[in-house]
Amino acid sequence: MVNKNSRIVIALGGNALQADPKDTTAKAQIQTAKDTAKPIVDLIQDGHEVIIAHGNGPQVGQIVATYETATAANKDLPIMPFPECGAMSQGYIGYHLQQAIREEMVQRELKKEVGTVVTQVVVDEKDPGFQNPTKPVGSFFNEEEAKNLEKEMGFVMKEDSGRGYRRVVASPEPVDVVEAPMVRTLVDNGHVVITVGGGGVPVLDRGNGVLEGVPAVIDKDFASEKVAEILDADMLIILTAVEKVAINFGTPEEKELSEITIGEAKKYMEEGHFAPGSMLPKVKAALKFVESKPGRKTLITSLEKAKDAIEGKTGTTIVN
Ligand SMILES: Nc1ncnc2c1ncn2[C@@H]1O[C@H](COP(=O)(O)OP(=O)(O)O)[C@@H](O)[C@H]1O
Ligand SMILES: NC(=O)OP(=O)(O)O
Repeated sequence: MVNKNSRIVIALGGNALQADPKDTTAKAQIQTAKDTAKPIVDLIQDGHEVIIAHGNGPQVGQIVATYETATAANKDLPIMPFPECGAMSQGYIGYHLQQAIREEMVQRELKKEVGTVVTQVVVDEKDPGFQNPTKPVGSFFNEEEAKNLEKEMGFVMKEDSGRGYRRVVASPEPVDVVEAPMVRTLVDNGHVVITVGGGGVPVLDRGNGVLEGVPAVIDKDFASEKVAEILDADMLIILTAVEKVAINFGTPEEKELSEITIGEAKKYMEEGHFAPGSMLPKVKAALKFVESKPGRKTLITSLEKAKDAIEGKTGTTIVN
């Protein structure tokens, strides 16, 4: 399934990193990071170069909500802007992952270093994503709670793949990864790097070295794809909450997909089988990566099944 000594970008879903949405304690999240570290370190042990990207939808939403509650209760507290909240989510999720991966590597006597690069990703001010919020962040709410939040907080709330209502924010596409040259140097020197956490902090390039953070959340599937292209990776692995991508998802006609070609993926996409804000960006990112150079492939599967999928036993592979 995975060719020998490959360069692999692994994208971890923000929801997948909060395995139990009802238990968002740091303790539970560290345990999920530890479970996540195992299949990642399997790949490192097998001689692959691994770059880790991750989502932050639930986490950044929770950080923002915490500040909003605090500032509502105490008007003297400053509002914490979205880009800073995104950077905080990169920091703490990166900390969990690097601790978990390091522990797993030490126990297997792998002599490697792992670290997080707080990453900025350039976006275009004219990106249509700024006009139409689509990216779900934060916790899940029922319909009534969602209506109250729309009224009281001015949030835009949307239903998310049959799991409940979530706040949605703007999600522009990544144009460039500011710290990519440094990530490349670290990877070329054998280090394990965690980058573009939460899709990276979205920034506008004002010229002359000036970068300005903007309130949005970049889709980590697109940011991971961008990093995979820049670093000339062989494979993009997207780990989420489902073992396989399906058509007719959530209906009695649901059918899981194993290996699909670019043509099949495009056809299913046009037929509307992949939900915007959840599976659609994964399939779009998979297609973009596979189309960017012959031989590249993308695997979409769950954290739990990652090992089996990497061995070719399950998951959905998109090939050229
Ligand atoms: N066609 C589909 N096949 C499989 N899952 C789908 C499909 N459409 C929507 N989904 C939903 O998308 C979810 C993955 O998206 P999301 O939770 O946003 O991912 P992430 O792990 O990146 O946070 C799945 O858990 C599933 O509920
Ligand atoms: N930033 C981002 O794509 O997060 P999720 O993976 O949580 O959706």
